[in-house]
Amino acid sequence: MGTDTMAVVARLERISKHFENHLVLDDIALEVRAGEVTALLGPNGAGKTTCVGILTGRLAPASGRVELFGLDPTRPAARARMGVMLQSGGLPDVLTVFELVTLQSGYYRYPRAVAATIALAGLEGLEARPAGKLSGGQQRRLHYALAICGRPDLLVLDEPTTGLDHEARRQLWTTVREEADDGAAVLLTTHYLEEADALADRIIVIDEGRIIADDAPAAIKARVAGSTIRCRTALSERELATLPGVRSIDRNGAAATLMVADGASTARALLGTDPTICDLTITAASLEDALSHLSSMKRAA
Ligand SMILES: Nc1ncnc2c1ncn2[C@@H]1O[C@H](COP(=O)(O)OP(=O)(O)OP(=O)(O)O)[C@@H](O)[C@H]1O
Repeated sequence: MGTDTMAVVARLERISKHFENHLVLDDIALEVRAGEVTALLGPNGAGKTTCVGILTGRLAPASGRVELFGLDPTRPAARARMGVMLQSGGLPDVLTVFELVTLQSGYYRYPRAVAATIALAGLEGLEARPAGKLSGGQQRRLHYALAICGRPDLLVLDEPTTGLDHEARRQLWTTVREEADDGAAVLLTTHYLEEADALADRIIVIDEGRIIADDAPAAIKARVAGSTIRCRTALSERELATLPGVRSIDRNGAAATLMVADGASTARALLGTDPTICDLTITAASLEDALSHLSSMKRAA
């Protein structure tokens, strides 16, 4: 299905939000579409959880418009179609995994079978364990189970894989992908570039309350296709900036990281200009490099 024909299930338009005098979201617009995994990617404090809070009706924006299934997100008819996994959320310690999933499933019109939910969340064998006696990673999986048990049309996952080991993280990616392939809209927040790259159809990069990119993972990488040069050099930032093909410079003492168009030609110029240069490496730009480049372009603008 092409992007244009995919149904928009949630939308933020021109959203701003302050906490006290601090502007946390500045004119945010985004859409979440059925059948797609959308990753909201950004560093600590960027505004990801605040976005999710506004989209799910838990927080009110200072200005702008929010739509969830065409309705105000505080309307029960809209909320009933959504499953949410927050970063933290208390679980009653004494109820078991089976009891909690059964209870939560009862709130939905068309829930999955409890055993199916438990299997999808990787909680088989733990059905009789009280929530208070689960490990941190198992509690995250229980939160995931509670988010998906109602077969939601929109699944919102706030940093779902934090605290999960490698294997559990990969398992969760697989089931999240299946939810989207079955037609659900998925919005997840993450710090992990690897997660956004592996899982998302679309990555929205948020930094200091502003969206600095919104595109397919490959397109984000292509915008800054090129190489990263790392080295220790005596050249000043100004001297480095005059080398051919340099797009951005990150300097930390003698260590320098350069985003460049063509690694080999810049490296030749670098070697010719600074005979004391050492520890020089050239690598293809990673998504992480791409994002730090996008952030620095935004700050320079
Ligand atoms: N209730 C609140 N009162 C005051 N400031 C808040 C409140 N909630 C969040 N903030 C501030 O808003 C900013 C954005 O927070 P938010 O939780 O949305 O970031 P985030 O991108 O989800 O970060 P993280 O990756 O660390 O979870 C931060 O500076 C945070 O300190």
